[in-house]
Amino acid sequence: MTATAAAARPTVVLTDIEGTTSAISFVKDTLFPFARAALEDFLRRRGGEPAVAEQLAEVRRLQPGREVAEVLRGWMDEDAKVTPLKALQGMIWQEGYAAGRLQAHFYPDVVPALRSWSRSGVELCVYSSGSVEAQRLLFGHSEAGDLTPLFHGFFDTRVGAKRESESYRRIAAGLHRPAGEILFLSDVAEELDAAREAGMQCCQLVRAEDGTRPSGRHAEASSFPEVAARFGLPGAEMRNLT
Ligand SMILES: CSCCC(=O)C(=O)COP(=O)(O)O
Ligand SMILES: [Mg+2]
Repeated sequence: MTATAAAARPTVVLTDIEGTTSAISFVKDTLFPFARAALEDFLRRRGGEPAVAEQLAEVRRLQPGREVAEVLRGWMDEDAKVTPLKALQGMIWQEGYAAGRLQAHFYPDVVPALRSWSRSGVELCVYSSGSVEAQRLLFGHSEAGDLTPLFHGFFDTRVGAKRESESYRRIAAGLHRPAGEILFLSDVAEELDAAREAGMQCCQLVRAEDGTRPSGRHAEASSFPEVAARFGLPGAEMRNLT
């Protein structure tokens, strides 16, 4: 029997948001309803701005002959990860953060671990269905302040869908790193399957608060310090503090 070589310590951590850094309930019960409630007023006020009009044109291209707001509401109902919807939601959230009506949620173990990984030279990146602009807003509005300087890269559905391995190959190529040096963190097994197919190391976040079911197909952790312990990253000692 040949021994399997142990995976090298990751040089990049690529993290999902919903169910991984932040509660699913924050996204589903705060962010999504905020965007839904503000949609029509937002379209009336800002629909003529070039950046908004560009996304509305993309909605019409994908769903010709239908009323734009109706299409967007339908996608919201399905939680469809469609790029123009995600871009428009991000623009609506921007107003909410700017008005102090939104503040991002992070699990308490996340920020100390991100700081510790960043300090030790690990490159931090995000891959979420939320637009890059929405990701920057979220990490820019934590209770601990602006976390965006900790991050090296942000990726959204413009690199492809999260359940397709090609998306992870594009991310690795964009970072100029072998996929095997990248650790992808997500609560969704199908996303982890795709990342593993592309050669990334993977860990499923199984957060009790989110009711995540362990898939049994990937390494598992219930917090970021537990991820640290499994993958040789700093911050494992914080397991006892959170
Ligand atoms: C930038 S936070 C909003 C996340 C979002 O819009 C979403 O659809 C959740 O996507 P994820 O890929 O983080 O599960
Ligand atoms: Mg997720």
